[in-house]
Amino acid sequence: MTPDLLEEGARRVQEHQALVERQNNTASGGRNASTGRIATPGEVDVTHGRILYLQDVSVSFDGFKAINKLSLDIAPGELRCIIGPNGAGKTTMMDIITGKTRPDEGTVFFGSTIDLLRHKEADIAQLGIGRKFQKPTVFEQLTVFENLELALKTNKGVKASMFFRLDSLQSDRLAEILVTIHLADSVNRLAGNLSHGQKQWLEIGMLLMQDPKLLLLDEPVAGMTDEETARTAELFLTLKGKHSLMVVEHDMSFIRTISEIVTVLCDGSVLAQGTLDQVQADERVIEVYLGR
Ligand SMILES: Nc1ncnc2c1ncn2[C@@H]1O[C@H](COP(=O)(O)OP(=O)(O)OP(=O)(O)O)[C@@H](O)[C@H]1O
Repeated sequence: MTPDLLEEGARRVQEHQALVERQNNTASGGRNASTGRIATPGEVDVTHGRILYLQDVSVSFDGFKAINKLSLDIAPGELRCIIGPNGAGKTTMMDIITGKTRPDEGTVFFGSTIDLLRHKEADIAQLGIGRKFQKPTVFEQLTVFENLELALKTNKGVKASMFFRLDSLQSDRLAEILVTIHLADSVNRLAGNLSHGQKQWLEIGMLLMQDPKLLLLDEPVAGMTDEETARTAELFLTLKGKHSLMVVEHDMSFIRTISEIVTVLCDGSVLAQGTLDQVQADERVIEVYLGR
């Protein structure tokens, strides 16, 4: 696909996004639009109104309980922020959801039918859970376009990858994602020449190419400039509704911009949950942040 075509695609996508935004501003908000629908095979069943469900999950490392009877659930399309002091268990929780760490006990479901504890890490990514680690891991020698294209080739065999060509749906999708991640003007730039924030957006774009239902994002604005942080907030607000997001962050002003419900983890379980104002006024939360 040529840059001209991409620009044309990007323009169409901008018009489409404006339309979707207008539709989402209706009384129902469109946020839980998938709730109540019957899932078809291959789709995540969210008819019970939950895309992620953890109950009484525990894991110990050498006798130390990093996660302790953790129960938490997330609605489809929700943007959930997770905060907590160092060592609270935030990364370990994400490791459990993505199959990197197996809990000693508890239940972890994706939708109401997929038992994540029965799946391997690679299968879980295929099922539609994308994870972004703190450090950007883009291919610096490739262009923005090539990085996004490559995201579609992953898990294809060598021969299939060599002959891989984007079809028109995938091209439209790539153009749409370029606009979403604020990189429509940088299609042909080498990823290595992007700023730190742009690399983070590109990596999020690579995850989006696989159309994940749930995105887990670990400290996405660490090291970003204020402007990049503000644009990342915009990006997450755009993704909310179309995807479910779990964002672990220490930057409270960023959390204030994007959050609805905030979950506070401490000592491997949920200490408090509510709006940012509610949890910040909670004595137990003040104690774990200031009292240590
Ligand atoms: N593989 C492991 N072996 C031993 N201990 C571990 C292991 N992984 C995590 N821990 C311990 O479990 C606890 C929770 O760690 P975790 O990294 O999940 O916390 P966190 O909330 O992500 O912290 P931070 O905000 O600093 O990233 C910590 O005390 C950590 O040292």
